[in-house]
This record gives sequence, C-alpha cells and structure tokens, in this order.
Amino acid sequence: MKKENVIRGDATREESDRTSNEPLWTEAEVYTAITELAPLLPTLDRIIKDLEYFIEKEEIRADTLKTQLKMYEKEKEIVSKDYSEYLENPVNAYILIKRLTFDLDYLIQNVQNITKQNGTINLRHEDLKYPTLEDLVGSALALSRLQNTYELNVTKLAEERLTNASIGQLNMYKKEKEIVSKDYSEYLENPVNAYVLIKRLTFDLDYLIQNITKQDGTIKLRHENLKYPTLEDLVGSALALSRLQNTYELNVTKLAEERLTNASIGNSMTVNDCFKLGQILYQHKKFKHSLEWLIEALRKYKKENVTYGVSEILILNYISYALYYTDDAKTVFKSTKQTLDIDKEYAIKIEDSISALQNIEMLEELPSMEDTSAENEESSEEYQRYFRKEQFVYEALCRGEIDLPTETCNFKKMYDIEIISIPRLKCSYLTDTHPFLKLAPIKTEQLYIEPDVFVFYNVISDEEIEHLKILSKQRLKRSEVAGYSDFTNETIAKYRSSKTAWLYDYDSSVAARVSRRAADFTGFSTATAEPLQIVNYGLGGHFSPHFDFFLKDSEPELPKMKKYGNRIATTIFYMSDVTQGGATVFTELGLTVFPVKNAALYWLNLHPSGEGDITTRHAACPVLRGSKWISNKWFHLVGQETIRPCNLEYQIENVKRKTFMPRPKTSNEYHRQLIFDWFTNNGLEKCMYE
Ligand SMILES: O=C(O)CCC(=O)C(=O)O
Ligand SMILES: [Fe+2]
Repeated sequence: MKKENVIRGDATREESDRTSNEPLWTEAEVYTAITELAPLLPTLDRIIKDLEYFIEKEEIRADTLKTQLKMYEKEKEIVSKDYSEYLENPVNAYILIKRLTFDLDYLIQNVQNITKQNGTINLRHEDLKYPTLEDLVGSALALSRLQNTYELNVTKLAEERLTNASIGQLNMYKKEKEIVSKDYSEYLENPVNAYVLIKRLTFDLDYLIQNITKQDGTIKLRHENLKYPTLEDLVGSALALSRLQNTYELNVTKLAEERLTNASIGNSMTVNDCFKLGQILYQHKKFKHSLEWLIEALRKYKKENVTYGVSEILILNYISYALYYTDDAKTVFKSTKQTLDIDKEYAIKIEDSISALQNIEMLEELPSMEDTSAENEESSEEYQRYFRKEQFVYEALCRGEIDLPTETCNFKKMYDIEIISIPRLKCSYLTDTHPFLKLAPIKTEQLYIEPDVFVFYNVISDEEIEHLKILSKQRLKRSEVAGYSDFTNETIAKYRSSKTAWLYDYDSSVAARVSRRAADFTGFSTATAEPLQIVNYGLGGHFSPHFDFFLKDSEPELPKMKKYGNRIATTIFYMSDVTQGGATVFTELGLTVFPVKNAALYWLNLHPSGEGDITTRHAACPVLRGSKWISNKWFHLVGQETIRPCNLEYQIENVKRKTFMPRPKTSNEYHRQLIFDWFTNNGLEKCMYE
C-alpha cells in the first residue's frame, strides 16, 4: 500500500521558520501537560475561600435580620402589655414611629438583595399605613403583619438559600480539596480527578458565579492572579479520558469508583459530572464511551438527591441517541435495558425513538462507528481500514499484549546466521563510539536488529533531568507537528497531545552536555542535529503512529530539511518513569518499550541508502497515570557520511524489510487473528515461531 499524505512524518519545524503573526497555539491547553494542572489547585482553594466569605456574609445578614426581628418582637410585647398605656407614652410613640420609619428603611435595605432577587418579600404593604402620628394604631397592626412576613419568609428564605445552594456547592469544592490533600501527586496522576478538577473550575464555576452574583454583586469569583482552565480544556480532558478508556479497555464504573475507594469520603463524582462527560463525548461522536458515562449518570441520578442541571428525561434522551449511533444499537439497547432496569414507559419511548431515527434517511450519512482518528477524516476508505487496524495493534502494544518471540528461530534464510533470540538480542557495554566510553562504558541493550533499536541505560542524571525540566517549564507550548499545517491549515495536530519546548545548546550548559552525550553514544555528529526537544505528556497524552523522518513524496521540503537532510536517527531520553501507560511502541515491529528514567531509546530511521525505513513507524501510548517527560534528539543525514556510509545495495522507501513475527498474548481468538493478519500482511516474509 502506498501511503500518501495521510501518514505523515513528523520532522519538527524550527521556530524561526514561522512568521511572527502566525497563530500557533490555542490558549486552552491545561490538560495537555500534567505540570499545567498543579497551578489549578490554588484556584480551587480560592473558590472555597470566596464561597466561605459569601456564606459568612449571608449569615451576618441573616443574623442582623434576626436581631431586628427581636427588636420588633420586643416592641410588640410592650404594646400588648397595655395597649392604651403604651399609646399614651410619648417615648413609646417616638420609638414606634422610629421602628416604622428609619428602622424599617434600614431593614428594607438589609433584605434588599433578597427582595430584589426573589420579589416575594414586601415590607411595605399597600393596605397598611406607615408612620404618621395619626396612624399609630394601624401601625401597631402593621408591626404584627411585618413580624409575620418577616418570620415566615425572610429568615426562612435566607436559611434555605444557604443550605440548598451555596452550602451544597461549597461542600462539593471542599470535597475536592479533601481528595487533593490526601495525596497531592497521586491526585494529579488520576485522569478522572483531572477531568473533575477542570470541570469544577470551568462549568461548575460558571454556574456558581451566575447564582451568587445574582444575590451579591460585590463577590468576585474570578481573580486575575489565578489560573483558570477553559471550556476547551474541559473538552480536551473528556476526550483524553475517552482515549484512555479505549486504549486500556477501562471500565467506567471502575474509573468513577476509584475516586471513591482512594478518597474514601463518599461519592465524589456527581450526576452532573458524569452527564457532562457523556454529553461532551456524544458531541464528539464518541458514542460508545458517551453511553457508558450517561448510564453511570442515570444510575447515580436514581441514588442521589442533588442533581442540579440534569433531569432524568434529559439523560434518557441522550442515552437513546447515543444508542442509535452505536454500531449495534439493538443489542446495546437490550443490555442497557437490563443494566438500568429502565421502567417500561421509558423503555418504550427509547425503543420508539430508535426505530423512528432509523427511518430518517439523512441519518444514514452519519458515522456508524466510533470515530477514533478524527485527523484522518478525509482519507479514503482503504486508508480508514488501514488506520483502524493499525490503531488496534497500537492499542494492543500499549497494553503490553504483544511480545516478540523469545523462542529462538531459524534465521539462516534471512540473515545467514544460525540462531537469534529476541527481544533480548544482546546486552553489552558500549565502549567504542567515544574514547571516554573505555573508562565509563554504557550499559546497552539491543531490542531489534534491522531496524536497529537500542536502549542505553543511565545516560542522563537526575540532576540534569531536573535542570532541563525547570528550564523548559516556562517555554512549554502545545506540541505541533511540522508539515501538518501545510495540509490542514492547522498547527495543532489532534493526534499529538503534549507540550514541548526547544532547548538549544547555548540555552544552558546542561542542554549542551546532554546533546553531546547523545552524540557520544550514537557516534553521530551534532553539527546538523536539532536542539533538544523537551516533551511533557499530560492527561491521556499521546502521539499516534508516525515516522520521525519526512516521507519522500508527501512531505513539503522545509528549508532546514533541504540543508541538513532527513532525520537519520532518533534518540529519546526518558526523563521520568511513568506510573501506568506511556510506552513507546513500534507498530510494524510489534515492539513495546516502557520508559525507564535516565535511559535513552535510540533507533535508525533511514536505510543506509538514506531512504526512510517504514518499519520504524512508532507511537507514544497515552499516559494512563502519572506524568511522562522525554527529551528528543534528532540527528540529520548531512555530516554523517563517514560515520554511517551508505552500502552498495540501494533500498527504496516503500519496501518493507523482513521483520519477526510477534506473538499476541491475548486469549481472545478474534483479537489474536487480527494481530496475526496485521503482521503477516504488512511484512513480506516473516519468521514464524513454532
Ligand atoms: O514519547 C515517546 O515515547 C515517543 C515520542 C515520539 O515519537 C516523538 O516525539 O516523535
Ligand atoms: Fe517519533
């Protein structure tokens, strides 16, 4: 299969290649790197403080009202003791008049916000008279009327408002803070937490602001010195969660419940959290995952009392539409019906809506399958099939479900050598690429031959890593892929979610030292190499299968590329371990490499002829838990002629070399077959293991 522009290389553009007013990155990018999530925690704190302040103010207001009530009550008590005596006393008269003029105005002012907002409390009544001396008697009655109103409405209203809305919201934020405080770094590592945190600071905050400013315009809930995610972050984090669900076959209830068990402080994902997630995924055509969260929302709805912004019928409506778009709506509906135990009335309604929808012709055009690779939308059906298969293998590799055969097999036919065993091809100490290595050899492991893939251990120190991280933190920007914009007018590639920063040798002596070290163990010259590219992957951060070199007939010739030639080799320094997920995988080889901090992964991208080696296609798996930091160093062809001379045989780009037959570990027969098919059909001749 000839791969056209849809399978792109990723030679990354230099910043200087851009014009200054070209829009580069979106503002909303909190979810793309874990480091961006941490500054959101003070924002969470501030919302709690603001809310506490608001509630305190409300309580003071309510207390003032109560004091005033007492004052009026007292007056009434004196009146009732001896009505006529009371009226004869001029001091009483004065006080009574004062209560019904000055004091009443003050009272009205005090409850003004409530009155404004609610409109139900009227402290001046048309049928009553207000202070003139002649109206004394009538005003005594007014007093009692006032008391009634006051007691029944004002206090009750104030308290009701406090308990129902603000206090409920405050508790929600406090709960989040409690979970954060239990284990700060563990909190940030859980992708569900990240979604909820972003939701608290976007959608939920907007809701809060709307409600509170209605009551008290002086309370500010957004502060200039704090960091807020945007709605785009909310969508990004929801999509990242769906990606993780896909790749790691996670079950939704487990994800939602994990927050519960870890935090052990009650159910902390609300109906609204689950519903909103389902709604976002629905809008982005992730129907299967949307359905899972919607069902979870409905399940919670039945159990919970606080369900703001959602109704049962709304959830059910979304469920029925999501069901329709799912591959096999009828089967899914049956199982959903069982899971949910939907009552008859709803079940009939949903069934009706499914059959009604199926009759509408227009809907035939809508996607009937999960949209896994939005970036490949325009490509032909053949490519779509290819990408779907590749996606399947990629995900299986990410889960560690494919091994290279450890059995020995006969390679005589292929390599003219008797026996070879992979993946542990050989471990050794590297001593020959630089004289210094004779003194301090590098522990080396060869993971593959032709294409050659190596791991070098302990080639970057913890101190160097920390230095590079600190240096790059202010510069981290949402990753872009070079060449991408030339096809789509977009600089942000959807298939890569991470943040990157470029560090030149002149930026820091540490960057220069690390670059030099890569040259030492690869043997290549850094004269034409790119600066270090520091990458931090956030929530579900990934990079779909790609080549690091520019494909010959589909990539635009960038000026730097013309001058320095294609990317001959890739070196990835692993600057962190990854708690779960985040492997580097090779989809044509069936090789999975889990990051090991301080080590470097290295491979050759080009054949000795200088043509791209398409078996080097690789990907970064989504980070399931934790934060992944790497540093890329790309070497270019020009200047390496004496180091890696070309050989006599000329290899062209589109020919795949022979690769080993990987072994699927999954027991699912259908999946095993898919994996076998992929590696059998894609490669030419495979070494079958027995
Ligand atoms: O993060 C990884 O494991 C791979 C990164 C990669 O392939 C790239 O940045 O080109
Ligand atoms: Fe890459």
